[in-house]
Amino acid sequence: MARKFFVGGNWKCNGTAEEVKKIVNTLNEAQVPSQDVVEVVVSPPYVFLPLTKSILRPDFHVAAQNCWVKKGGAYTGEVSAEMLVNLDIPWVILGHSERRALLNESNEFVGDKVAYALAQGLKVIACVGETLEQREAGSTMDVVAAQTKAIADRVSNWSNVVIAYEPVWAIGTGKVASPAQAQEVHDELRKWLAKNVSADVAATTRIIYGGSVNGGNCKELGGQADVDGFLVGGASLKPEFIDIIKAAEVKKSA
Ligand SMILES: O=C[C@H](O)COP(=O)(O)O
Repeated sequence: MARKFFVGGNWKCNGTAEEVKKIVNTLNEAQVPSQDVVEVVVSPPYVFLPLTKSILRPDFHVAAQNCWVKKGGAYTGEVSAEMLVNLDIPWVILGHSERRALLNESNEFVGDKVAYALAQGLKVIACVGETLEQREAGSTMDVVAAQTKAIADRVSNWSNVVIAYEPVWAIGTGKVASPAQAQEVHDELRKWLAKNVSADVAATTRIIYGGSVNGGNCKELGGQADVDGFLVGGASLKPEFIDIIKAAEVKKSA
């Protein structure tokens, strides 16, 4: 089964209601490849999820940027997976490096979150990636494997999981991984899945790249054999996000 190209837009902690409406209007008017070719998911801050969902074109979907690790209750400031399900929010991003670094989310905590969110019926974009220090120390694959293992240890059904490989040094820095660097890690990650999970999961799980993706570099990155799409930060707030969605066409001609 071919892996459908996936383009996620992570708006992070940005925007006002007016800006959200403007971005969504731009997306709604865009001519992009059909849903058979590309799956598009945008991820506004929690407070703008209902607004975004209510005005977004029906062929695009929404994701939360996080959710709580277990059933809701006395967890001030948290949003539970059940609440997202209740609002028909189909996707959630978990394990983003900003949360791992700034909020001390460990591999195990992220693995627990992924398992809990999947069990509630959410689809998960699970983020992994190394820091510059780790890359320079030659431990990229050890780091990525340990992050993925914490998920694999807790998850048996991978059909609702997309893995986002996001090297931390490339996030918001304008310093994009070269297509060869991205392909190398995606290929190794797929081999890791084949060895440690199953050949079927390795062949069918989408591994998308994130880190300074823009309208100019998306086609070459998307043309790599094991790059199945993108998780886009800064550029997802701009009209060039449409060009990034269109990069899905490179797979059709491949
Ligand atoms: O979730 C998205 C990534 O953090 C990438 O962000 P960026 O495209 O601004 O580098």
